[in-house]
Amino acid sequence: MSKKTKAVGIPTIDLCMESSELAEKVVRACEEYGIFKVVNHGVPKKVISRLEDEGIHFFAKPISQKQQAGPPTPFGYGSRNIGSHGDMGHLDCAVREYIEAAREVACKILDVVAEGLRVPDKLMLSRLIRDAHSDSVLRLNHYPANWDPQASKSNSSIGFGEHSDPQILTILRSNDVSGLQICTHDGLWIPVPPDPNEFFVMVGDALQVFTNARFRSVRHRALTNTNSGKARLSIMYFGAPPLNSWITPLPIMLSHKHPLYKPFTWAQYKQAAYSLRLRDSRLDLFKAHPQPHPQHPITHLITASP
Ligand SMILES: O=C(O)CCC(=O)C(=O)O
Ligand SMILES: [Fe+2]
Repeated sequence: MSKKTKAVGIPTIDLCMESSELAEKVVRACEEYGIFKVVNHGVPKKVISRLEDEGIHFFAKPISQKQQAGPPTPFGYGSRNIGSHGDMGHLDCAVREYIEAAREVACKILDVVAEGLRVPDKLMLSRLIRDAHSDSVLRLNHYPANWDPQASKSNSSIGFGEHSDPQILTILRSNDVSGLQICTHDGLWIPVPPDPNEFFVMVGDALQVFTNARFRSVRHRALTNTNSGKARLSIMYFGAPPLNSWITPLPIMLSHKHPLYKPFTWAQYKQAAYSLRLRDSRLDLFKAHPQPHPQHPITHLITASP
């Protein structure tokens, strides 16, 4: 059964439930919220805790050392290359097993989505992120304990600004420190209570396009960590297709509808994303029928005539 997490309303979905019920629940959660929590995901606790421990160890290093771990753009040193110094062997191993586990969760969800949407080729979506050239990424974010917004230059309580994830699907996990918020369809920001043992699944922009906007990517942000004496560590697996893949509404989503988006490649989308600000809605650039600017009503012209 899918039950609502009381304080928030975000659905919790048991991945072990019977497949047609699961498909229905997942599709509904993707339509209504663009985010849900999965339980019974089958990922061993050890896989999660090993990467978490390595992440904590990494972020505790001096900045100069962390900066050596990866290019500062576009992802900064929290990205794929983390830990290229010191205990690289360990970290590589922890990263690899975590990525495999998160990819399996993402693929399972995408197969369930395909079933729920009656896509004839059930593996079509998961194949994109299983592809050897998949552009998927793992990111670890670290929010220091007892952050004082006033002491920081920005004086902002927003740690990671409002955005939707551009990829197909995000598998997010954090330790037990809160901070993540999502924006509902009514524009309300609500906190997502952390659950270190489970994963949150978020619909990304590419899945919005594949479903011709039947699913909408969830807008979310993370607050700075002002109230906790413990650092917040979040781990995101972003499931993405290969760079040359076409992102376009699936034929099954077009039986009674026009395509809302022009076809584009994942490489083109990424390029557009980097040219805009984080919060901008990049999908607007790829809309099939841009809305014309509102015109003045013609009656004004008529009343003005002699
Ligand atoms: O750190 C978090 O909880 C969210 C981060 C996020 O949204 C992202 O990295 O895309
Ligand atoms: Fe995000």
